[in-house]
Amino acid sequence: MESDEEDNYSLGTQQLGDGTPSRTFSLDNLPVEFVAFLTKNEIDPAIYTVTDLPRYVRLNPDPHLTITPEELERQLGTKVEPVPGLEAFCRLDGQAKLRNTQAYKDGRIFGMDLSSGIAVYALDVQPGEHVLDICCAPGAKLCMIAGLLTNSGHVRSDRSGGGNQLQMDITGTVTGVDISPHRLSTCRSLLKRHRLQQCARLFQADGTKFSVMRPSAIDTIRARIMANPSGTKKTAIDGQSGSQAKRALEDEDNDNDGYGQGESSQLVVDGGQESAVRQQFHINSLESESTLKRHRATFDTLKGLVTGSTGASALFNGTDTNGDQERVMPFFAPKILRNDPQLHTEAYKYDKVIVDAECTHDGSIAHILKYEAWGWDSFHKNFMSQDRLDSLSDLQRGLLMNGFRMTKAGGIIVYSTCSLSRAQNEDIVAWFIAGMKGRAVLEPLPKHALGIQTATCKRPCRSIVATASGLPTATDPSGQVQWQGTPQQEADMEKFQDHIQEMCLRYDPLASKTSGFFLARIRKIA
Ligand SMILES: C[S@@+](CC[C@H](N)C(=O)[O-])C[C@H]1O[C@@H](n2cnc3c(N)ncnc32)[C@H](O)[C@@H]1O
Repeated sequence: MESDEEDNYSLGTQQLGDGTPSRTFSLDNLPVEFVAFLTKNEIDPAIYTVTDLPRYVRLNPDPHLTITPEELERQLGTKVEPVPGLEAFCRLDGQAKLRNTQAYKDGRIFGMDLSSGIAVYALDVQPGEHVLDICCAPGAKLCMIAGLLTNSGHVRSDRSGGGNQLQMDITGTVTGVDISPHRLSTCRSLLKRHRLQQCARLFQADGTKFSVMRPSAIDTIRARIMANPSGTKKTAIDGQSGSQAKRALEDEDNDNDGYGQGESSQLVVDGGQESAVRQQFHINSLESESTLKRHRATFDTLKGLVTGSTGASALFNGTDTNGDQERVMPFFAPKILRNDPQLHTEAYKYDKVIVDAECTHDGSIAHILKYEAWGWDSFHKNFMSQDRLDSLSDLQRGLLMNGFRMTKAGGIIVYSTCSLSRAQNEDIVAWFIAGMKGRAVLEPLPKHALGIQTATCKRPCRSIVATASGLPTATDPSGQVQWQGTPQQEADMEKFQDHIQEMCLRYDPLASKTSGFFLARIRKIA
């Protein structure tokens, strides 16, 4: 089976069957345990029988890498329809093969399901914003975010200059976090393949605890270099010279740490000025004492540029933190982001956060086909036991809570999964909104996705909402939490459940002609 960018990792290089599988199953082939899982989670097994599921591609927004639907249709030899209202996406025949087309090889198209694209649109990413992507790998959404972040939609290759220079057109950044190094490697390759690496950094970390704020030095460095590209005069920014900012970016000539392979070492800031800044940051564990000292000095300079002083102590979530706290080494970062001082203050929380949580993947036919082809053992091991499902819900709650913590007041958090199980979706969101008591509210999606038919939502579990709201609950003899409120509380609960149902979105293969997907868009109030 040919896989999309977002399925790349999970399907690996192995082919399913002879490479032209049916994309659906006979329900008779599903193991009874899996059918029981679907029944318990109110997932309709009929979603796996869909026969006319299209596939989708996202068109590259880079003005140098555009392609018309007509040309793509010619290359694919199959019908290509732009999705109304979401024209960056085109719908293709489910069996269309992307990999051999020139458009795919040139990076003009990305294989990505429409539902995943809608999750990114729900963030409403604007140039200049700083986005955190928790559970980012293998990186389909991260690459789309990186593309949306820059003025031109892309950090683009300057073909007209004849060379291989990258024009740095960055006005915002995306920070990706994932626990899996293998998956992060795929993510790094995708970023590089699509030349999006200049505005993205990746961390290998537990998303429930990750606490590196958005890059704090980039705006200052950029403003300083723009104000005084030759680096000779004092600038009006804070009386320090532009060359200090440039020096803060200068380092030894060799970039041999593996971070920057394939990158041009010469970056042009803001199109063609004489400010070719050699951004030669690098750190690795084998560095000499003197290199480490130099990094320390660089770090202090950058911190000074941003805070106006060194060693500033700052407030984070009401706690006094030490401005000198340890920096976390990125798994990957371009040179301009690599030595960011990682200031730990409220001011550097993220504008937007997506939590595309680990889940049972039951909405994704590609994933379920994988189990069908490779055996259901791993599905049983990972997802069938109640303990495992409970710990998955704990993980999802932890990821969402941390995403909230890392978002600035007024910012947006998108919570999504590719499961259709209520326990991993509406229950998590209802628990979160009830527990936040007004500090977070659900928001409708921006207009982008209005044309796509959604699937029916399931009502959240009442006892979960009651528990999060602090309402009295009791345990029945089987150990299940039960809740029975006063008539007024019952009425309020009904209203709350309706609200969750109305605001959370589900896509499924039958209703939406997309992969199964859940998403909620949350606004942080305070
Ligand atoms: C649904 S996939 C994410 C897909 C990705 N957002 C994309 O668009 O390509 C879930 C990811 O969560 C990661 N993950 C699982 N537990 C995690 C944790 N505690 N912290 C961070 N990432 C985690 C997995 O490694 C996996 O890559």
